[in-house]
Formats: sequence, structure tokens, C-alpha cells
Amino acid sequence: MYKIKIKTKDNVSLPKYETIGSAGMDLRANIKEPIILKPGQRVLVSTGLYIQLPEGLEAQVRARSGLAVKYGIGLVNGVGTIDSDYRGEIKVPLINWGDEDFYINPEDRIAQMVICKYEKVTWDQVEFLDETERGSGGFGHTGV
Ligand SMILES: O=c1ccn([C@H]2C[C@H](O)[C@@H](COP(=O)(O)OP(=O)(O)OP(=O)(O)O)O2)c(=O)[nH]1
Repeated sequence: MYKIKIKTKDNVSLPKYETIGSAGMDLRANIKEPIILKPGQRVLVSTGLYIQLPEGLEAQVRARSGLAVKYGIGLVNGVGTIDSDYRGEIKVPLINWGDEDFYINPEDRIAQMVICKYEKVTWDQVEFLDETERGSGGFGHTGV
């Protein structure tokens, strides 16, 4: 298990269950006043969290399915990548795909973050790639 350094703004406390043996954690809005997100609007929300990942690990910021299904709230960038050399505050770019105003209140859980391993590779430029049965078929070429 990795031990990952995490720094918080003064007003942010980490619940214990989120810090021990965790695959990630919910991300909360570190805001003083509620934010109203109108349909179609987007906003970059602070979390008050800063992490130091060892090389080989990344953090992925993902939407919460409950907010997505109930209110149409998603991440503008699909999945956010927190690089291992990033030392800034983790922020969440939310978008309201729904058709009603959405209220973000201080400390609301707005997204979730998971820690993932990634591989380092070298790119080997070639003329041809190995053939496969699928070939270049994709994007639904096998039907519905
Ligand atoms: O949802 C996100 C996505 C990114 N970041 C931070 C951490 C990440 O390491 C940094 C840069 O993100 P990314 O590489 O996706 O941004 P970019 O648009 O490619 O900018 P850059 O040129 O800074 O890499 O921004 C967040 O806080 N939340």
C-alpha cells in the first residue's frame, strides 16, 4: 500500500475512513458561498486538497453517478488527470448538462478521485502494425 502525502487548506479535515486503505476519496467543494450552476454552465470548483503522488501513480477525478443521473452534473473534461508532479490545488471542472439550476453548497461531495498506476513506455515508430481479425473496424462495426 502506498502512503501518499496530502496537504489541506486550514478549513478542510479528512475523515479517517477516507485516509486508511483507501482506493481514493470523495472530493468536496471548498467554497465559502453556494454556487448556482445554471443549465449549460460550467465552473471550476476548489477542493482545498493538495497531493504528492510518487512517479508511476496518477489520480483520476471522476463524476459522481448520483449527481449525473439526478441532476445532469458531469465533468467538463470527462475524467480529470492529476499528474504526479502537480503540486497545485485539486480542482473539479463541473458542468450542468441538466435543465435546472444546480446548487453547490460548501462541503458538498462534487466528484470522486481514484489513484491509478500507469506504465511508462517508449514509442517505437514503424511502417506497419501487426494484423488482427478486427483490423481497423471500430465505432460499432459489429452492429448494435
Ligand atoms: O480535473 C482536473 C484536471 C487537472 N487538474 C490539475 C492537475 C493536473 O496535473 C493539472 C494539469 O492537468 P492537464 O494535464 O489535464 O491539463 P492541460 O490542459 O494539459 O494543462 P498543462 O499544460 O498544465 O498540463 O491540472 C485538476 O486539478 N483537476
